[in-house]
Amino acid sequence: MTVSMIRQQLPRTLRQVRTFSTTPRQHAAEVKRLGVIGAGQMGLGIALVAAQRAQVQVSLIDASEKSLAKGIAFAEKLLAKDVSKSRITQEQADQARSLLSASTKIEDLSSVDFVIEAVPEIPQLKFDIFKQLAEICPKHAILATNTSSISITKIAAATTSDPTDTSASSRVVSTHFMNPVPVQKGVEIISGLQTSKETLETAVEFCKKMGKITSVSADSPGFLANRILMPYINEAVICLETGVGDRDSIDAIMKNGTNVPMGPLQLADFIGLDTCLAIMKVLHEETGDSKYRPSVLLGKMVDAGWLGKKSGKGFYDY
Ligand SMILES: NC(=O)c1ccc[n+]([C@@H]2O[C@H](COP(=O)([O-])OP(=O)(O)OC[C@H]3O[C@@H](n4cnc5c(N)ncnc54)[C@H](O)[C@@H]3O)[C@@H](O)[C@H]2O)c1
Repeated sequence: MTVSMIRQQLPRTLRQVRTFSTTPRQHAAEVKRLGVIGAGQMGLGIALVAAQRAQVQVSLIDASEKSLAKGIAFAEKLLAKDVSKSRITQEQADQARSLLSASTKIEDLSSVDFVIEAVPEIPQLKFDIFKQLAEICPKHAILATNTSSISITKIAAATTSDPTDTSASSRVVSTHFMNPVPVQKGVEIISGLQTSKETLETAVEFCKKMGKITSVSADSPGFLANRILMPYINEAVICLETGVGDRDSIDAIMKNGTNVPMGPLQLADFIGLDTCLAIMKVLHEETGDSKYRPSVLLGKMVDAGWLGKKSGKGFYDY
């Protein structure tokens, strides 16, 4: 996809406002080292697919030793499963594993060409990380976020205290992978107001190198995927809390009636109820539209620590 095609896909108002500042062009083929921050369900998947498909060195960073150990063990399990099903050879699995390294120090990203942040959906956490990345990473590095809903423009703005200096903010973009990353082909690429066309192009190319199919969208609350998906999930939770239907009926009618692999409540468990709630809050607060009000039950479940599959309990028990 060319930049002019990408620009044509942006809504008219955004095209008018955008300046598309420029940064030195770095082709995806020149991306040899990737940093991934957050070894949770998304970060681990991104790291593994990058090692397997794009065959780049991957430094996986997490604040928690435990998450890193769990993530690496899970990556090894997925590779072993691929070998046992003859999807890849043992040699390919060993090659991918050898490209993965783990660390708790963000400073270890000082020589990466591209970094993808996948820490929890907490705005201040992401702002702090991008401020650090602007200082730590090389001046050519693309700084990407996997955020589900937080404004890319705001994340980019956090890289500098001088808004006229776009040397780092022009390299910020979103590569919004879908869950589970090794399985889902789609990636939504979102640019903030500061994102340069070179950054956008490199992000699109790199995701293609990872074997993904890209969609381009504008920095608007929820972007495309979650603007459409989350109100659907939220409405299913409201149907449950107001007694329109029970859990199994809600999931069964959507699963069997719309030809999707799982119903909305099971999907919410799979995504993480904290993530779903965080996205609904962004949609609600940033649009001011009451149609995005998060379900009360969703908030209560997060209060109880019932976050879905990752915590062992959500709408279902795991
Ligand atoms: N879960 C989904 O289905 C999904 C889909 C698309 C995008 N996302 C987005 O991806 C991001 C990550 O989501 P997830 O589901 O993988 O979360 P997760 O909770 O599974 O993993 C987050 C990881 O980040 C680590 N972490 C926390 N603070 C950190 C810090 N300061 N430095 C380094 N690591 C830190 C945690 O230890 C954890 O391992 C979020 O922005 C989320 O909205 C999630």
